[in-house]
Amino acid sequence: MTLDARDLECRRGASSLFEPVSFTLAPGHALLLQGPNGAGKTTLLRAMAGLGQLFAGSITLNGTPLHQVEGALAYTGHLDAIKPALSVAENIGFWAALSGIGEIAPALAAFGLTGLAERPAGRLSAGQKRRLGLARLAVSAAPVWLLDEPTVSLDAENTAALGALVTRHLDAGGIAIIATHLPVPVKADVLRLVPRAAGAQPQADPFLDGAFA
Ligand SMILES: Nc1ncnc2c1ncn2[C@@H]1O[C@H](COP(=O)(O)OP(=O)(O)OP(=O)(O)O)[C@@H](O)[C@H]1O
Repeated sequence: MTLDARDLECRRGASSLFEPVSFTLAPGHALLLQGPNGAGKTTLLRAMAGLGQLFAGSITLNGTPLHQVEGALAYTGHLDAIKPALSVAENIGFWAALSGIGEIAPALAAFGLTGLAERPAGRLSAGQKRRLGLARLAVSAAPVWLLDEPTVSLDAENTAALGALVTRHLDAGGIAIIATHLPVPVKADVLRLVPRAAGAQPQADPFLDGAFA
C-alpha cells in the first residue's frame, strides 16, 4: 500500500493557496502538515478526503484515487461529528458498527472515557468531546487517517494517548497525515505549506466548504 500525492494544489477563487506539494507515504509512515494560519492545511486535508476539490494534482492509494477506495479513509476535522443526544458508549458503538467491530471497551479506555460511557455526549466538556471524536479512530479499520488539529483541547495525558493510538496504527501498517500547529508525539516527516499569492482575496466555495456529513 503506497499513498502517492503529486503536485497537489488548492485554490480559492483565482488564487492558489500554497506552492504545489508532492509526497509519498509507505505503510507505517506519517506526515505532519504544517504552515502558518491560512496557508491551506484544512483546505488541503478536506480535498484529500474527497470533501473538497483539488485544483490540480492527484492523490492515489496503490494507483486509485484515494477517496474512491472504499473504506480507505478516516477523517477527523475541527468539528467532532458526535451525536449529542446519544451517550458516549452509543456514539462509539455507532462508529464501531460501521467498521464491523463489536467490542467498544478498548476505544472507551483509549481516551479515558470508560467512566463517562453513559453520559449524553452533548453534556461533555470541550476536551471530552474531542476525546470522544478521536475515539472513533480506535474503532476504525481504515488504513489512511487524515487528522486536522487533533490535539486541540487535549490535555497532556490525552495528547500522549493520541500519540499512542496513531503509533499503534502505524505499527500495524497504517498511514497518517496530521495537520497541526501543536506537537504530536508521533514519529513523522514534516511537510510545510508555503503560502502563495500574498494579498489575494480568498473566496468562499460551496463545494470546498460544504458541511462534513
Ligand atoms: N469559507 C471560506 N470562505 C472564504 N475563504 C475561506 C473559507 N474557508 C477558508 N478560507 C480561506 O482559505 C485560506 C486557507 O484556509 P485554511 O482553513 O485551509 O487554512 P489553515 O492552514 O488550515 O489555517 P489555520 O492554521 O488557521 O487553521 C485562508 O486564507 C482562509 O481565509
